[in-house]
Amino acid sequence: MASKNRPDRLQVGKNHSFWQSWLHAWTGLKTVVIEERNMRTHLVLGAVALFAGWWVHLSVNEWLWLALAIFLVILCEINNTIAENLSDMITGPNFSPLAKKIKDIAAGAVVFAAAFAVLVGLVLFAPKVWNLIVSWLN
Ligand SMILES: Nc1ncnc2c1ncn2[C@@H]1O[C@H](COP(=O)(O)OP(=O)(O)OP(=O)(O)O)[C@@H](O)[C@H]1O
Repeated sequence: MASKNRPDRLQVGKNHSFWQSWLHAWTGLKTVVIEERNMRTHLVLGAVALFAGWWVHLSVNEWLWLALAIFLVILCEINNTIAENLSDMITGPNFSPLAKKIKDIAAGAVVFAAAFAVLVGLVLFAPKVWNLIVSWLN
C-alpha cells in the first residue's frame, strides 16, 4: 500500500503536517506514562514537589530550579524508555550483554537526574522546612 494511503496507525513515512507530528509526539508521551510505572512515580513525586513549592512560596528562581530538576528526570525516563524499547526490538527475549549495557546506562542516567532533583529539593526545601519547625516551636 502506498505510504500516503495507509491508515494512520500503519504510517511508516514522514508526517504530513505539524498537527500530525504533534499528535504522534503526544501518543509517545501517553505511551511512556501508560507503560512505565517509574514514569508515573516521577510524575506523582513531581506533583508533590510542585505542591510543596506553592506551599512554601518559592521565588521565581527557585521555581526555575525545581522545574529544571523535574524536567530532567522526566526527560531521562523518556530516554530510558526509548533505550529499553530499541533494545527489546533488536534482541527480543534473548539475553544480550550489549542490551544489558544500554539499558543499565540509560537507567543510570535516570538515577543521575534523580540525584540532582534530590539535591535541588534539599537546597530549596530544607531551610524553609527548618524555619517552619523553628517558628512552630517558638
Ligand atoms: N535482553 C536483555 N539482555 C540483557 N539484560 C537485560 C535484557 N533485558 C533486560 N535486561 C536487564 O534487566 C534490567 C531491567 O530491564 P528493563 O530495563 O527492560 O526493565 P524495567 O523494569 O523497565 O527497567 P527500569 O526500572 O529501568 O525502567 C536491565 O537494566 C538489564 O540489566
